[in-house]
Amino acid sequence: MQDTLSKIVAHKRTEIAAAKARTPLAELRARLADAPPVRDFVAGLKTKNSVALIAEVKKASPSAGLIRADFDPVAIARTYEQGGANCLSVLTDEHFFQGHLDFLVAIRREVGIPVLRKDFILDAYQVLEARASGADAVLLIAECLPGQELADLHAAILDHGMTPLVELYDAENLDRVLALNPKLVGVNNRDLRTFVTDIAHAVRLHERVPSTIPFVAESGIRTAADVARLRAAGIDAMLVGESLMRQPDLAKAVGDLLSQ
Ligand SMILES: O=C(O)c1ccccc1NCC(=O)[C@H](O)[C@H](O)COP(=O)(O)O
Repeated sequence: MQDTLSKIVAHKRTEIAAAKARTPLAELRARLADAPPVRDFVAGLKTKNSVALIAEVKKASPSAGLIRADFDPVAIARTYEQGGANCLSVLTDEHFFQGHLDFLVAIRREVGIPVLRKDFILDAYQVLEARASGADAVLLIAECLPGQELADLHAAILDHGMTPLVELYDAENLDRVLALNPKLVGVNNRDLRTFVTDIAHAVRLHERVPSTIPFVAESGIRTAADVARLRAAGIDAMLVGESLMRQPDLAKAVGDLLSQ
């Protein structure tokens, strides 16, 4: 049976072809002039919180289904910022996460902190889309980008002045991620093929990443005790979506996580 990540990637390729037909490259390039200037995502992580927080705007997911029915992306983003989040992650995938590029555009306009485009990036066209929509950083998932594809997209993101957050799950991808001389590395605690999350996964791989590279633990982070565990391991930042989005009082939920 085809795993979920492969299904997402296959579907994404059809979406990219449709987007290219709808908005030709030249038109997209012209929109770059109207994009807001890039904010420094890595600098955004270097502030007050012991483990910096990248708070994710996430309506639904393949593993959880609908997470938050009462979903106003801009209001959520503002609350995250007011609560003390360092940076934001905005899911722009429509089919599997009920996200939208328009959410990124609107959120970036309304907040003062850097914003990551969280999607399945397979093509330089999407990097351009991200910048034209105001993104300051773009996620790259090593498991989706074999061979030279990872390095090419990494270079494209840097060329547009944005920060690539290079994510991996499989330990065997670590060497090729480190070979990029990355500005920011993330380890996903969720096996994107089975959906099982385990915080120990990021803690283990963090030991193999040079301390000069800011490190993000992603997924499955729910409690202050989880944050304490990341802090004890010396992990710089965490990316948290579902556990925040499930809370009725988002501001309190952010405060509780950051109280560690
Ligand atoms: O979240 C999923 O179900 C998922 C399934 C398949 C591919 C990716 C998926 N999630 C993307 C993420 O990495 C998370 O949105 C992010 O790290 C936040 O995780 P969480 O705090 O567990 O929502």
